[in-house]
Amino acid sequence: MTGDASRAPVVVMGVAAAGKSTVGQALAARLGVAFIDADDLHSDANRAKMSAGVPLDDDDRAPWLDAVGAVLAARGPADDEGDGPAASVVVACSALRRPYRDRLRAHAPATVFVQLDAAPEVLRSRAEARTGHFMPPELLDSQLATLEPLAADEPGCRVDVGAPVAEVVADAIAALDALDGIAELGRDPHGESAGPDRDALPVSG
Ligand SMILES: Nc1ncnc2c1ncn2[C@@H]1O[C@H](COP(=O)(O)OP(=O)(O)O)[C@@H](O)[C@H]1O
Ligand SMILES: O=C(O)[C@H](O)[C@@H](O)[C@H](O)[C@H](O)COP(=O)(O)O
Repeated sequence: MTGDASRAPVVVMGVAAAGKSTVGQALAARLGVAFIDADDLHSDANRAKMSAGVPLDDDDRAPWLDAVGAVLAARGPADDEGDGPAASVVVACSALRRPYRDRLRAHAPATVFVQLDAAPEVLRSRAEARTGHFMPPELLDSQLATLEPLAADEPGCRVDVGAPVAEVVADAIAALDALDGIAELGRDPHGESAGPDRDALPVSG
C-alpha cells in the first residue's frame, strides 16, 4: 500500500486505554500511511515513572513531545531509496493538554488531531483487561483529570470509541474527510486560503 503524502499528519489522542494504538494502527492501514506509537518514544525514566504508578508532569513530557513533534515534522519515512516525498503518518500520542498539542504543532503546523472519547467505565474496563502494559490502570484517574479536550479552535475531530474498531476508524476517516472538505472550500483558485484558517476549523463530534 502506498502512502498518501498529501494527507496531513494525524495524531490520535486521548487518555490511556482510549484505543490510541489500536485505532491509530487501523487508521494508518486504511489511509496507507505509516503508524508510529509515541509510547515507543518515551524515555526509560518516563516509562519507569509510569510503571511505578506516578503520573508524568509537564517537564517529563516536554522532551518526549519534541521527539513526537520531530516525527510529525518528518511526516513519516521516505521511500525505500531514502528520497522522494515523505509519506504522511498517523501517530498515537496522548497529547492530553492544549499546550502539548500546540507544542506538537509548533514542530508540524499541518497536524490534525483525532480525539478518542469513551465513558470512564469503558476506559477502566479496557485498562484492566489489558495485560503486559507498562501503564497501570490506577493512572487513569490522573489521565482523565489532565485531559483538556480538543478545543473549537484546534484542527481536528472527536470520535466515540464505544463501537467496534472498524466503525471507529470509519468515523474518524469521515470526520477527517469533512475537515479536508472544509479546507478545500476555503481555498481560492490560486491555492491560497480565502476562508477560515485551517487552524481555526471547528471541532466536530
Ligand atoms: N473499539 C474498541 N473496542 C473494543 N476494545 C478496544 C477498542 N479499542 C481498543 N480496544 C482495546 O482496549 C485496550 C486499550 O487499547 P489501546 O489501543 O492499547 O489504548 P491506548 O493506546 O489508548 O492506551 C486494548 O486491549 C484494546 O484491544
Ligand atoms: O502523557 C502521558 O501521561 C503518557 O503519554 C501516557 O498517556 C502514556 O504514555 C500512555 O497513556 C500509556 O500508554 P497507553 O496510552 O498505550 O495507555
